[in-house]
Amino acid sequence: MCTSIIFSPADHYFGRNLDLEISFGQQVVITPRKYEFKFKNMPSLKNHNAIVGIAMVADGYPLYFDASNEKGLGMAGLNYNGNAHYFPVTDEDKDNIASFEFIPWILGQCGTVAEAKNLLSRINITNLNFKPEMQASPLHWLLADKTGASVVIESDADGLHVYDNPVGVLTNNPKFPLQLFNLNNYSNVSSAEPKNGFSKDVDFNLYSREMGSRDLPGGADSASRFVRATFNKFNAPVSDDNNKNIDTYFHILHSVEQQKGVDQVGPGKFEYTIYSSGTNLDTSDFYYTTYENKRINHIDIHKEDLTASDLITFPMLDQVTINDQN
Ligand SMILES: C[C@H](CCC(=O)NCCS(=O)(=O)O)[C@H]1CC[C@H]2[C@@H]3[C@H](O)C[C@@H]4C[C@H](O)CC[C@]4(C)[C@H]3C[C@H](O)[C@]12C
Repeated sequence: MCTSIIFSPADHYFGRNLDLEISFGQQVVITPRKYEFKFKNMPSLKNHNAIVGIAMVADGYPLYFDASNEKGLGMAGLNYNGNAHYFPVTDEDKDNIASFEFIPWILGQCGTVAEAKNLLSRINITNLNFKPEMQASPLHWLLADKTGASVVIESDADGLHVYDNPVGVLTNNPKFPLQLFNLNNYSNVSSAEPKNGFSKDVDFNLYSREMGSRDLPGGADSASRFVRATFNKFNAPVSDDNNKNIDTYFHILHSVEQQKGVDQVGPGKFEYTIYSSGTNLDTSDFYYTTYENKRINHIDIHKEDLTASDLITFPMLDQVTINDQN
């Protein structure tokens, strides 16, 4: 399972947890402005916004899982199994974009969610594979910008849906409107100690602190993570200090992370949180943690030549790090 959020305490932080049982050899990839993005059915982008995020590079092409651009727009693809429906290439007046081209197409050209909505109104997400041995993944996407706005994009059997996202969170199935509706079941959850609304004739013993959040769902299933990430995000402390805010951002994502061994997906196979990524959309600073390395790693894209034409890659630092104090 996966979770993506935008957290806006002062600056705006966007990214995701990537939860799966296998790795794809992903790395941090900066696509500079003059890398030529080729598309199966659209003219290539020869000069575009610089992009940073997590991708698998295949045949020299950055297959982004999640990314953001230098203008402060971020986008993440999350599994949407059984619901995602991609279409054949149409001759109509549409932009035919394969699902694996979607992130470069939007982030390469747009700076805001509002600008992206224009492109989205013309898009047909096609069912083409990157290559025969790499089938298209069934995804839906969270798109967010540095105003704090976000939308969810779902390509269903009945066409493309672009939903405004009032909570800035996305997980996996079911469809986004149902995830949002399900929040109605949790209006009683509170960061405060509960008041007795049950009956004045019953004495309640608040035997534990934290009784207000007792009804938060604790599972790793996507409906539970949606509620928990949303609650934790809206009740998180805010600061003027970027380091404190990025630390809080990772606390929110780590509150819905998956430990190895807990969620079995096949014989001897368990899903776990492989990495958590985050970009400060106001500065384009990129951060990540991995399952093994909980230290926050930082990449400053402005130290790189963003006018270049070759991809710039960084291996993910995934060794357990312990600070020896004596
Ligand atoms: C599996 C990843 C999503 C994580 C997630 O939502 N997990 C929940 C799993 S589940 O619901 O519980 O089954 C997705 C996110 C981005 C995907 C990758 C990107 O779309 C880029 C390419 C696209 C190619 O078509 C397939 C390989 C691939 C490299 C994809 C592999 C895989 O499907 C990724 C890595």
